[in-house]
Amino acid sequence: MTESCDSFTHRLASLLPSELERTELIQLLSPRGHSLILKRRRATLIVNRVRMFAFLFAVLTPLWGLIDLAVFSYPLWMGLATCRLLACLAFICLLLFYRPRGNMLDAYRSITLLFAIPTLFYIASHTLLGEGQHLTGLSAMVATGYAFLPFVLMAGLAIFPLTVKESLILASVLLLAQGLAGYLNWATLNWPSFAGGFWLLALIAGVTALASISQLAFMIALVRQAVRDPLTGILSRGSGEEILGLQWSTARRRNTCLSLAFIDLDHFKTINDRFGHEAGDRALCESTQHMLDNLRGSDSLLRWGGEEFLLIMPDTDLQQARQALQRLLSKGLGHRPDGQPLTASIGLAERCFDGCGDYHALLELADRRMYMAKSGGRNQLCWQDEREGERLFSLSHPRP
Ligand SMILES: Nc1nc2c(ncn2[C@@H]2O[C@H](COP(=O)(O)OP(=O)(O)OP(=O)(O)O)[C@@H](O)[C@H]2O)c(=O)[nH]1
Repeated sequence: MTESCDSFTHRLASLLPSELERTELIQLLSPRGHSLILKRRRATLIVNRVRMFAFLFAVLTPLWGLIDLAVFSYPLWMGLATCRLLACLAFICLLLFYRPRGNMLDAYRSITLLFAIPTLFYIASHTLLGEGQHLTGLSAMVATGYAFLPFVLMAGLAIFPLTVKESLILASVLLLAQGLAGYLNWATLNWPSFAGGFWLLALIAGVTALASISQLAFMIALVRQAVRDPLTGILSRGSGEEILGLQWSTARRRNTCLSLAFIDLDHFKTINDRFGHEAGDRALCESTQHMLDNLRGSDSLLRWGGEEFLLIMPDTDLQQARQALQRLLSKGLGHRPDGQPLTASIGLAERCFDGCGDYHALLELADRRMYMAKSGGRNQLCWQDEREGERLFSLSHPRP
């Protein structure tokens, strides 16, 4: 019984996107656990896709007006052409004035605007087509084409990398609108039954959600590969700078503290020289794991290069940062292959206390203090003391 249950779970798991690690699967459900970098990349992609969609519609909407001209009589054609012109202008505005800013709220707003334009066009065109027009033959066929718009919108959702929750919300809005139109007897499409049309829309919603979620899975995997350091698995320098920039902007906007620690392992070269590069790699991984185990969830550890790490501590003043480092170091940084403890020289800087103008200045200051800690004898922490100026503290001491 347990065996068949296990094999069922295994088969079910094999259906999930294989490019994702197990811990990442949860990110497909809701945007809540997405990292800052993933949020930023996804927001940029969504706004760019919205603009691509807007471009396509800005071209197609007026072109279809030529078909209207050929099949509808004067007043109806003119009314529809006006609707098309207004929709086309709205799409052009969206294309020209909406730029990605790396913010998810902005991305949701752009999708809403993109869907609002055809929805308004749909309502206006149906009102015109329904106003006592008795259409027959070719004109009736073309008029039926107008009723396909909700299906096009639903299928269009497939071009966005969305979570299950987001897909459900967007598809539900479209399905509700279609249901309401049917309830008000407003459906103009000549389906064998309204329920048939609704069922098709629901089917398209299912396929679209699968496409959106698969896109998101690829995106999560690609972002992970792009931002992670392959040896230690923590953030690499390029993505780290992006994170630092984001944290800096948030701290400045909210006027909160932001502490940065530049951590450089001491005498690392001797590990490679005496025990080989592989032993050096293992020591780096062990040291990284020790630091990760003792960090707060809101802090970010990244590998700046070689045996240098950056620890970004948002919402943390100098005093709290020193306590956090003390806690981190009290558990040790791992061991050298000969059993001796690994030590580090650390430079600490804080946005408000040190009065830095931008994140480059904060980084430079932490880096300079790390060098002071090195030249002051290693295994030291250097920070700015209110009264005594830049101060060194030996990390072999129990409390800075
Ligand atoms: N095994 C291994 N070694 C690395 C890696 N990246 C950098 N290193 C080594 O880290 C050492 C850094 O040497 P140095 O810059 O002289 O620094 P150090 O020996 O730690 O001396 P101090 O920083 O002055 O205490 C070099 O030997 C690099 O080859 C890596 O990914 N794996």
